[in-house]
Amino acid sequence: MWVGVVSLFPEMFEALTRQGVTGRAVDKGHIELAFWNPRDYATDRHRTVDDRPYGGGPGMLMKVDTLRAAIHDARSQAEAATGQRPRVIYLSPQGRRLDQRGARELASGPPLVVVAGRYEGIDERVVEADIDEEWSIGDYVLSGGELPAMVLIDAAARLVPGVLGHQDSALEDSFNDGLLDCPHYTRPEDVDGRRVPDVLLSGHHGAIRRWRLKQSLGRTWLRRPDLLEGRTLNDEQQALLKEFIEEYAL
Ligand SMILES: NC(=O)c1ccc(NCc2ccccc2N2CCOCC2)nc1
Repeated sequence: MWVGVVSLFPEMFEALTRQGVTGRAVDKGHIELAFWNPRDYATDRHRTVDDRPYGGGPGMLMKVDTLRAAIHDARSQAEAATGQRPRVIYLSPQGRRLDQRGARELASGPPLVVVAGRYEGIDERVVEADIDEEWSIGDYVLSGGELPAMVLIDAAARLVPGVLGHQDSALEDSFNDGLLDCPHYTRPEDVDGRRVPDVLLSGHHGAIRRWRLKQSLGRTWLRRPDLLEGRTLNDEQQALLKEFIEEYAL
């Protein structure tokens, strides 16, 4: 997956490029990350990258010419590197809500150019002319678009085949797709008197799979019943959820 990042603070993205799953994926070439900093396009002595808002009001906006130049070069490089036109994405509270389905879409689509806003945001004409899609990671306001950009990139990158060594392609709908995860346990068997569920020690893989599915269904029913709305459960899932609810009601 090819991702171009337009940001005034590219060093923030070292959290992705130098650590963990995404860091290894970059090293192995599963993910390519390239950066364009609007400040590199500033021609004045002070290397200005912000500008005053028409109509007054507090704060500044990102300067139009330096931002557009950076987006333009990132877009050109995306096409040169992949032969495909990129999706240019802007992270903002006004955007489409990112969820796992959206992450899958982004992971399996064309290259991305991700634009991280700073100051109070960017000129609406840049949104209209240069941005293809606005996305939001949630209904809250952050001081810049870099953290949301990293969240979006991480969520998509981990779904790229080969990035997560242990799973088959996470892009396929595994059983917990759309359900909350089941509880997990590791050594020791006893933590302050709390034991590991016997089924997980039994070695019965079929029973273990059913237990985990039952826990995922039950947790989803308890904590996020909205995720079960409009979802048809197969016979096994219906039976397991029924069992969970009956035990829960006791
Ligand atoms: N929910 C999200 O995905 C999200 C994304 C970005 C973001 N902030 C950068 C930003 C980007 C665009 C417009 C305004 C702003 N802000 C700049 C700082 O002032 C507030 C407005 N915050 C939350």
